[in-house]
Amino acid sequence: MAATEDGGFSSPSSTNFLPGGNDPIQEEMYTPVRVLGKGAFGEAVLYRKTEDNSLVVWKEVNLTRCSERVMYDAQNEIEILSMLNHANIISYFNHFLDDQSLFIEMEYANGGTLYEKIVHQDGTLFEEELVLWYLFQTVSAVAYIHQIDVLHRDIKTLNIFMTKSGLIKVGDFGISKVLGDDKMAESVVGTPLYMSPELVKGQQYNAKSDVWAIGCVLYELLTLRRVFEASNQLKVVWGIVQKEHEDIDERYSKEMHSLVTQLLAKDPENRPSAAEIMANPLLSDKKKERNRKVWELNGIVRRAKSQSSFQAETVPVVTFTNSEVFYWGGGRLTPLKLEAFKDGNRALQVAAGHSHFASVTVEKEIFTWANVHGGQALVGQLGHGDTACYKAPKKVEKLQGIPIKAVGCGEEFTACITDEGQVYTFGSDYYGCLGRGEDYEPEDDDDDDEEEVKSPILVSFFNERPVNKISCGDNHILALTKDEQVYSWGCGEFGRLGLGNEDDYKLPQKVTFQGKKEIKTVSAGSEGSFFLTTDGKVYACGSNEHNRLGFNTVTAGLRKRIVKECYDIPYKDIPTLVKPLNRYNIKAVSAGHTHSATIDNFGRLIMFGSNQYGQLGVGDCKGRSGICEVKGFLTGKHVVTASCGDGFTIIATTDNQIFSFGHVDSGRLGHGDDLTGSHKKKQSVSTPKPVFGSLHMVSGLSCRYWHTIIIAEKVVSKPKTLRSTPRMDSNSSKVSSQLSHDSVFTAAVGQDGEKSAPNQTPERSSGSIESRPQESLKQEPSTNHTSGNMSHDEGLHTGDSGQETGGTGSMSQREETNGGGKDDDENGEDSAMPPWLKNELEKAEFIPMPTIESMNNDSTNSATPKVAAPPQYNSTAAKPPSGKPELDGSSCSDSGFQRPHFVPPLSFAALSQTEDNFKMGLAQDVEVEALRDRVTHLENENKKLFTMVSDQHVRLLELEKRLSQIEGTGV
Ligand SMILES: Nc1ncnc2c1ncn2[C@@H]1O[C@H](COP(=O)(O)OP(=O)(O)OP(=O)(O)O)[C@@H](O)[C@H]1O
Repeated sequence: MAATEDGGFSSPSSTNFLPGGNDPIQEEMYTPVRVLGKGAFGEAVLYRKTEDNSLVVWKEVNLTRCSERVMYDAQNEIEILSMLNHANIISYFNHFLDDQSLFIEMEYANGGTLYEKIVHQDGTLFEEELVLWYLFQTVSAVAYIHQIDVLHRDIKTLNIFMTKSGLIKVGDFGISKVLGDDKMAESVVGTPLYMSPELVKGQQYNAKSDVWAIGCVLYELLTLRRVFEASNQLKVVWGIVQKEHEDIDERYSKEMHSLVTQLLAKDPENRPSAAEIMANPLLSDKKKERNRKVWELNGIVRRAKSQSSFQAETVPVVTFTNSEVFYWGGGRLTPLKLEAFKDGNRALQVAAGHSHFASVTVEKEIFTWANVHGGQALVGQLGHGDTACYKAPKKVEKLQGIPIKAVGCGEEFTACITDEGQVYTFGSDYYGCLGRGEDYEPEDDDDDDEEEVKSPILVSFFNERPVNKISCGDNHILALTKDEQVYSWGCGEFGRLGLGNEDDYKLPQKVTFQGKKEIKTVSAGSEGSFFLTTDGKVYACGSNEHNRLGFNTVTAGLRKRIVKECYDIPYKDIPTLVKPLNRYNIKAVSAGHTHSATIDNFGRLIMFGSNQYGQLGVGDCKGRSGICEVKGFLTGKHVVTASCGDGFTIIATTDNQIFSFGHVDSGRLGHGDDLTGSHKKKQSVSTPKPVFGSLHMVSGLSCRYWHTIIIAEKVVSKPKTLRSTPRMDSNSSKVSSQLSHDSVFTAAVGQDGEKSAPNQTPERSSGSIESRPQESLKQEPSTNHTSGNMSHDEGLHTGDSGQETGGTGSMSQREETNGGGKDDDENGEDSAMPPWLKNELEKAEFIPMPTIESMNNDSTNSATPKVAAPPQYNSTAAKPPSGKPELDGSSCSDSGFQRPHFVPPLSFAALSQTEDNFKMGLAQDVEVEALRDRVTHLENENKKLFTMVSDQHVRLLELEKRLSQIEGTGV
């Protein structure tokens, strides 16, 4: 990781180049999500890659006490997996070595196993078509491996994984074996229930044994029970060798009956090969169609795999974070923690509507709930099939099984996109925001009336145009498709749809731009829309009242009187360049009710629009005619995300602070201030003020109306850098010899007895990007670093924190964790947690933060916030903008697929200084105020002088004119 000014891991992934033209080194940031289960090797743990929020599985093989057999299986699994490339086989991504463990990174199948699917049927038989769909994919995978002389040898419904979209993924190649010359493998392996007759008899077997297992799987799919299930193993074995299987249900076709009989033939010679099964009309008739479906559904994985097959040595950095969701506003004066979002329900993205919230979890499920006031009625925006007011997050069951990527909330509707780019909407269709068109016929008449749709419906318009990003305004929606086209629909008042008129549209309409524009992000606000291009330019349309779109230009007149002139632009109905922002390279934009926020590539916050409540954060509530950069408190800080609500703004910085400013009313700012008393306190906060008393990395933020919802992550321990990655042999595409038995041990122990392996890897000197030696990768990032003259492009590659390398700081993370690791493993108290993770968590420095109890009473009392002292303000002051790396992936508001920026927490010592720093911050604030007054005074003086000079100039000109007249007449 290279050092960044903000002291944080500003870019989760980076690529650096070794001197001498060697292969690049790529850093990947990971966060553990949950333990999936324990197998023969060790535990399988689900991780989130912070770069793209994708989920991967790491199968851990503990090398310290593993048997030869386990070592062999692990190595075998890697070798087999790394040579396979098939849509219906779990993809291998990478593998890493730690001192104690080998980690195999592979594709995560998010839909459970085929076994679970069968159990879930609860006795209801599958339709034949669905059975064939599963069979087609399974046989296709097996035919592929047989073609390259690989046997699976452990095919069972528990090893056939599924994605939520119904794709089959054959996994667990632990006991697969590449066949030798004789194409026969001898060892008896596998689960008895799926063992072929020749296997249980101890005879040699070949690929036909896998076919038998497929027969068992097919039988299970058709009957929902195992073929020769019995009360003891002996009976199972007897059944396999002697018994004929019981007949399947009559509802299935005779071809299906026949296929089952063929696959379960006792004599392997009589069984068809996998290729022959594929040729059976049951499977071959719809082959093209089914292959196409597999190809489409596998699109996401294909991309993930192709990205990771980049020939780079990957250094994985695991950060242990604790993710929590808080919301406030709408009468709740301080942040309330939502307990629902833990483990597999960990929130990935959040969105706020006028009276409801939505969240997408790491498992790609969507939860919605309401926060209504004064008998306000719901209209189906929660998608639960009714208009009940669910106050706690509830999963949208109708979308169960559909992988949701992101969600947005409008005033009274919700829209979400799936991994495949489909769009679902629900709630009020008053303005046509559900995108279903005029001719839409509801499937269930009872469920939805004309304008209220209570369960998600598919916006079929996008079936052929997969959507990448979506943003909901109060009453309109913007969508950016994967092929970079922009569509808008819903309320068209003030031209907010960018279609050149003010009409409402019930179907998505294509938004056109003059000239070629590469749109990166769309952001819909109350009455306007923003479109952000890849080169940092901002286009907008809709109402510009209060200058909320930033169109107004202010010029210092060159004419007679040198005064400022403001050109007020009321609205635009086609996307129009926001010229005043031209001098910035804008990376994120958020449209609020009466104002807007943008963030540039240096993390500067640039605001415009109404400043009635100080929501521009510039230190007063005076109106501003143009755009303004928020300095003062934010000077030197790097803003990563911002969101604008009704009269207020929430921002987060790379040093893990969350600030709010603007209208105090109803808890909008989350400070605990109360405006409901008879003697109202100050109504506004015009400079950024911290919301939390502890430090949080904000990976999700959304404000609408008077609500705010955030995902706050705390880094609970030092990042753990795994020492090395065995390299892939680029010619053979097999793992290098490091993975022979001996070499695994050598790599893990012998070569590196002193456990300081990073010292031994080549030093990276990648020009101005990276100037510190490799060993610091293992240290705890703690202080700020500035890097030299980092260019714009270089900035994209950085991702490092500064390092403290002195004293104990030079001790590796692994050395520290090794200390107590063994005991953890043995006591078995929490077998679901790998020892190193448990150890990390035990040693973790938790940063105190307000608990739910301390917040619960706040909405009724005029309570002061029960939060700790605000965090430090000045210790992490960054370099001036010119040297900063580009801020990438930041996003304002609910369009946000923000890329998290991990910054390690400050130590307790640092926290204890925060009060002093806070006071210092306040003193500086006073100074800043005084300086500001002085500047204003000087500006006024200057203006007067200018006026005098210009008057004199005019008089001089007049005198000259008169003189020349006099000279001309000779008087
Ligand atoms: N790629 C994957 N995607 C989703 N879940 C997985 C994946 N790999 C493993 N799992 C789940 O993780 C758990 C442990 O898996 P693992 O393969 O380590 O053991 P197992 O298959 O249960 O046992 P064994 O490997 O000894 O046969 C299982 O519940 C399995 O369903």
